Amino acid sequence: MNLAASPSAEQPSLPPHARALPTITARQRVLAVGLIGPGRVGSALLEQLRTAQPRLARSGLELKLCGVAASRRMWLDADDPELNGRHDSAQTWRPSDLDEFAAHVRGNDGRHALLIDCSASDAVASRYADWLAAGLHVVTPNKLAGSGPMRRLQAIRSACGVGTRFRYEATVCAGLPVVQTLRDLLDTGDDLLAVEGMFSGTLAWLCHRYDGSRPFSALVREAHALGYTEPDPRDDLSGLDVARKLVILAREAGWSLSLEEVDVESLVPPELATLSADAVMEHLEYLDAPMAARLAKARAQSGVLRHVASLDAHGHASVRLAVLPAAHPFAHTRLTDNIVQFTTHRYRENPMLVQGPGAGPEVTAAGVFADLLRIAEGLEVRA
Ligand SMILES: NC(=O)C1=CN([C@@H]2O[C@H](COP(=O)(O)OP(=O)(O)OC[C@H]3O[C@@H](n4cnc5c(N)ncnc54)[C@H](O)[C@@H]3O)[C@@H](O)[C@H]2O)C=CC1
Ligand SMILES: N[C@@H](CC=O)C(=O)O
Repeated sequence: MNLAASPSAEQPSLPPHARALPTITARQRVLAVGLIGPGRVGSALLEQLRTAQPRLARSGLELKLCGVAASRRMWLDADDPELNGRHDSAQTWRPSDLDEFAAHVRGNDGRHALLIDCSASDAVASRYADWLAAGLHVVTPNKLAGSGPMRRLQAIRSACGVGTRFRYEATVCAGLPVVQTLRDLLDTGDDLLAVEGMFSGTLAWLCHRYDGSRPFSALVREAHALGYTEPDPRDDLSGLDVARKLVILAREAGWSLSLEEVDVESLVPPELATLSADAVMEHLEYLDAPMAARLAKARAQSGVLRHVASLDAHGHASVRLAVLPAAHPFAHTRLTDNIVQFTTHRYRENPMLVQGPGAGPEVTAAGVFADLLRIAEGLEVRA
């Protein structure tokens, strides 16, 4: 199935001009793609791939979307093509089975194949090593492999030895070039000394918008609707999401940090912590009184609230809501802006900064897409 006519549960069908078939060149590289998790980021990515497909084909890369797997059902391009064609890509869904899905995307003709995991599922992350060993590249914004059990991450890294690649730029600050920047520093012989900054798009946006005129809970609901929060916003408010990003960066630098070692200040009140994921959005009001008190305290000090985190080579890692002076550089960030400040041997007097929007479906999907393109760049043409 050509991506220009690919299905998505959330996407309307495209106008005819957007579905024109690309010109296939003699030196075309073909990459079979399967997407897992067609949620906010996954749907934005499907749209970006679909839009880019004719342009990529002209430059020698044909992307073939072979399937989409959600938590309970999946679509494979082998399913009932006649029905799909007749209904303008209306898809036939079947119960989700990730083994069958991966085998289908991989095919048995020796083609290049890549799986994109846009879920937040630990069960999906647990499959990466097997998929990589079986010849599938893996790209993901899901932080659970990079920040989860070290043994699992090592298995993933080892499985890449067979020529497949695992890329995860969007796991840290969405579409900002953070992991690749750190990789480039290290690969060119620099030494990381410390990283600090603001790593949560959601908390950056909340701190920027929260002035007491609206309840904090209303802003959290808005951040969720805008696609900034994790599927469960407690992952943002508890500091866990930022702790995961610190662990990913630490491990990129070769430091053996685990989540349990990160000193995290949680903003989740006990009443909210014990609720089921489904009930959380209905009870966000528990946040309002404690956050109003935090804002009042910051104002009494003529400061601003900012969600900050840091990591150093001695294994000290922390995440907290701080009161910063209004003149502090982090106080001037806007909306979902993240800041990542790398202090390295070369950049020790004047640290390197990466700054910009750090959450949202569009920017995150673009980060995942860029990873896919990095992998595609290295593929040889196969007959
Ligand atoms: N939203 C953002 O700004 C950013 C998100 N991310 C990461 O991107 C991932 C996706 O985030 P969102 O799209 O916002 O979440 P979402 O909740 O909108 O989408 C997740 C999708 O995964 C599906 N899913 C869950 N378990 C599955 C399973 N076992 N098999 C197949 N599909 C499954 C869900 O049904 C849903 O469609 C998460 O890992 C998140 O941490 C990373 C950077 C930024
Ligand atoms: N929920 C996260 C999304 C990106 O990782 C955030 O707000 O930073």
